[in-house]
Amino acid sequence: MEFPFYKYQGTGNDFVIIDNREDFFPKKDTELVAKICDRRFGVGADGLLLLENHPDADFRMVYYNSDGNLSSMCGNGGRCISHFAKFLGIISEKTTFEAVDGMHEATVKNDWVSLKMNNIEKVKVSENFTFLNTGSPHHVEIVTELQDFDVFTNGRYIRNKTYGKEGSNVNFVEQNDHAIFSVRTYERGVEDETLSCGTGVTAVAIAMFETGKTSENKVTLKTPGGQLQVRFEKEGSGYKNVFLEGPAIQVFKGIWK
Ligand SMILES: N[C@H](CCC[C@H](N)C(=O)O)C(=O)O
Repeated sequence: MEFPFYKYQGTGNDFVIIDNREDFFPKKDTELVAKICDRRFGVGADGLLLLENHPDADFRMVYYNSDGNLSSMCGNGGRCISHFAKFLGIISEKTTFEAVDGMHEATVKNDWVSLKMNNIEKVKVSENFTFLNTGSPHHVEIVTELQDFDVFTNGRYIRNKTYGKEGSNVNFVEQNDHAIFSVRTYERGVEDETLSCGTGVTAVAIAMFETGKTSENKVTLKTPGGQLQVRFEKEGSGYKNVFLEGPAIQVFKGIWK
């Protein structure tokens, strides 16, 4: 089955995006998704996104991790698919689309996308880590010497030992300044470190505010793949008006044979 695809990256978190408005893609074919995402035998990506028609919203976003399984929300993917929707001419600058965790608004200005994340209800603060769900589950832990930290071994251990079968994404953080943090993420469903994780840096920003590491509600997150910004408003015990902002780049168009 031959079809066109687009390769995107959002601060190094990379995706294959397919215009599936004709609903041709075999959505239950886990093996095909994993093969497309394979970095040797396929295009190579952290995940695959389908842009589909939606009766009310501008489009529907379907997201698969690179293991081929349907996933929870992908923040960087949400930013890239919004850019793709504008490229296709479905939207101009603003959009409302539906993803697995509900409706999202986004604003696309050239290669810069601001994505509204869902409200965050529960932030669980433990002695040496914080756990919260920003559309995907995230463990947030402060470490020293982040640059030399073994993210893969420690991330994989925490993902399995602490969070069982369901697992969690695991973010390791170092504070650089009052409202600037460096982040490295072990991503569930990729089962490796990714160059950035959108729902992950969103979780880090909220966790750093919740635990008093910053009093700013606009936070810069430096990841190996580039810089992202997260802003938010505290509301009772949770957070609202949470925005994930940063670059979304279309790298190339290809044909899958
Ligand atoms: N792998 C994540 C979903 C994608 C998260 C990440 N790519 C993002 O930008 O939020 C999970 O299974 O929870």
